[in-house]
Amino acid sequence: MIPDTDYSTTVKAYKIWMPMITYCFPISITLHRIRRHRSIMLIQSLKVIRRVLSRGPNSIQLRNTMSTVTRFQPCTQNFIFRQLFDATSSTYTYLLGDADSAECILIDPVVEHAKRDFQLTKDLNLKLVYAVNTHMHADHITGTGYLKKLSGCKSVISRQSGAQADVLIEENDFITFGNQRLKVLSTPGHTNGCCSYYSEQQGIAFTGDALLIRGCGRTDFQEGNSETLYRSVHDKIFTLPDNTRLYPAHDYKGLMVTSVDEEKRLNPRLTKTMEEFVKIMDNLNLAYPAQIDKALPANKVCGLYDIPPE
Ligand SMILES: N[C@@H](CCC(=O)N[C@@H](CSS)C(=O)NCC(=O)O)C(=O)O
Repeated sequence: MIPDTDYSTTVKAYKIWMPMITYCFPISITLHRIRRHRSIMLIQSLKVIRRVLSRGPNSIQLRNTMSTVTRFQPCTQNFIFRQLFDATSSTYTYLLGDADSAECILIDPVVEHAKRDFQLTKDLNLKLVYAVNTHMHADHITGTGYLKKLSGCKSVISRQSGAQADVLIEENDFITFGNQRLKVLSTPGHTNGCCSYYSEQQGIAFTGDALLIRGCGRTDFQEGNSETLYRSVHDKIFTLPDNTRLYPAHDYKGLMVTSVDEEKRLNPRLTKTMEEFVKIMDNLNLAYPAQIDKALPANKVCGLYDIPPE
């Protein structure tokens, strides 16, 4: 005989427990997960704070500036490079060589240091093939003529400079020595014939007086034109890769090298609009270079002028 079971208590229990199981249990699991997630987040935040504090007071600033640090493109092993200086006119001369062929060139040599520079080429077992000018300088006599006599090298300057030389170069020409080559970029404005020289292979450019470190060449004589200079720098130099090393013809504060990125961000003249730049250049009020009267006639013949007798 089947016992007469009372199901009413079972139904009651079912009515009470089912909603608890269906709704409350998942809610409690979710709450538990949220609490766990919160504690993980808290632990991670504490770890970050501890890391920042352990680096000292400048750590947050250091982290923020990391993205703007320029990494220069490294030079190849067969590239020889020396930066030389004339303290009288604050002029930089550059020796660039090719280790494979032993050929080298000098950029913007100064007559008083022609012997020093020639001796350096010999010390490094290099053969000087070209003495190159970025433009017709007004503040010193080029060493080009003297070096030509000492070494038999060829003198080089742009055709637009109006100076005489063995090789007259123009925009997009290449100056080649061994396995190295420099592309000629016409960058007028300081003078009509100003050129910059760019080695894509080495990530390096020589800007003459077009672009100086945090400055630029003056535009108040020798066919100077501020608008032309502004366009030259923006169109020809600031369009090179940001990590290109830039070497100027002068520095008056002891700085030696800069980069496209640095000058695009920090040059106090060339970060301005063209109108502002023109105003700045109109108000430089610089004294005329001390040697201008003897430098210009001498440089018109690339320094083949008054050369000391051997
Ligand atoms: N005091 C120097 C000449 C300084 C000078 O005028 N430098 C020129 C480049 S050489 S022509 C220049 O462009 N300077 C720009 C600047 O902002 O300083 C001397 O007597 O030689």
